Amino acid sequence: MSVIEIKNLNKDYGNNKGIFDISFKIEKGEVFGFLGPNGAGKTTTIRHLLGFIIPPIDTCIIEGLDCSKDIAEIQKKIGYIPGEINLMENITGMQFIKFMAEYRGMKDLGRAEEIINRFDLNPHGKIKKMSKGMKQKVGLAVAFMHDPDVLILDEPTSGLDPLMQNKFVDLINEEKKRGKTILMSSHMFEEVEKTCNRVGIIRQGKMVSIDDIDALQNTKQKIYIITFKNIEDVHKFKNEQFSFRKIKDNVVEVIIKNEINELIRCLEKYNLISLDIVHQSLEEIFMQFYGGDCNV
Ligand SMILES: Nc1ncnc2c1ncn2[C@@H]1O[C@H](COP(=O)(O)OP(=O)(O)OP(=O)(O)O)[C@@H](O)[C@H]1O
Repeated sequence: MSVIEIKNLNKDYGNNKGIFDISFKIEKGEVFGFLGPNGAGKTTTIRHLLGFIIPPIDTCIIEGLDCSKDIAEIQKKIGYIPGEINLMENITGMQFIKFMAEYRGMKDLGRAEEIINRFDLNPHGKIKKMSKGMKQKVGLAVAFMHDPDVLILDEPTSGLDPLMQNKFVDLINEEKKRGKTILMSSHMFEEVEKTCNRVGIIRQGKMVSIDDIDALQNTKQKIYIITFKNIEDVHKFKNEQFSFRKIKDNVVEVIIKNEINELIRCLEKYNLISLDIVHQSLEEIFMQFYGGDCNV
């Protein structure tokens, strides 16, 4: 049985807004990245899993619990970071952490302290005076403090600086090794690339793809930047059967998907100044996927 399962989930807000027929499963020990441009439907999907929006019976299941009925149990059990952290403003970070520990019936705050130290948080200030990043760290402590088997993280690194983002990547990879199951929405390609086994892409409320991260890596194209010695060669080379990304003066960018042999053989005929390679990032692959018209 999958740890998290969503079956044909819909939430229609009207005007083509909402989520439509969303289905995916996450297996034990898997880190599943949930990606999509702003307004695609990530948070709406996630909120159904936590029972903040009540799904129809039997459409959202976490560890055998039904997200339409077993809401209190799910909220206690799961480690959750909401997309917009809204903490009680008039208490300190530590008071909030203790409040959540009590709600979960926890006595030992060791794990919360570990997260606090790890992310260099001073939890003793009032939440209303904390920066976005500090509030996010309180959210991390609350999500991880009861050592949950399932974590649902809606943009967990939003507001964190690059050093803290790296610490977060390390934490997720440790939890993955310990067999935890994690659903994580993100706009950060690098953290997805470094942590996730699979990536689901949602666009305009519809799931457009679910792929292994390795498979996505393999679809990477390589761009070769060729600098020709003279412009006549460029004019001649333009007629060769390659895909060109850009041609400017004596510099030509060629897109190669598979073998480079054909390009090398062809280039023997020309006078070159240099040949450089640019590796496509996962981000570029996604932009290609989104059609380049979305702000991811
Ligand atoms: N309560 C609501 N009433 C009406 N429309 C809503 C409501 N909540 C969300 N929407 C709309 O549903 C769509 C999906 O929103 P959602 O917050 O799930 O997107 P998201 O993928 O999490 O975006 P982001 O990356 O910006 O956080 C958006 O068009 C949003 O405006």
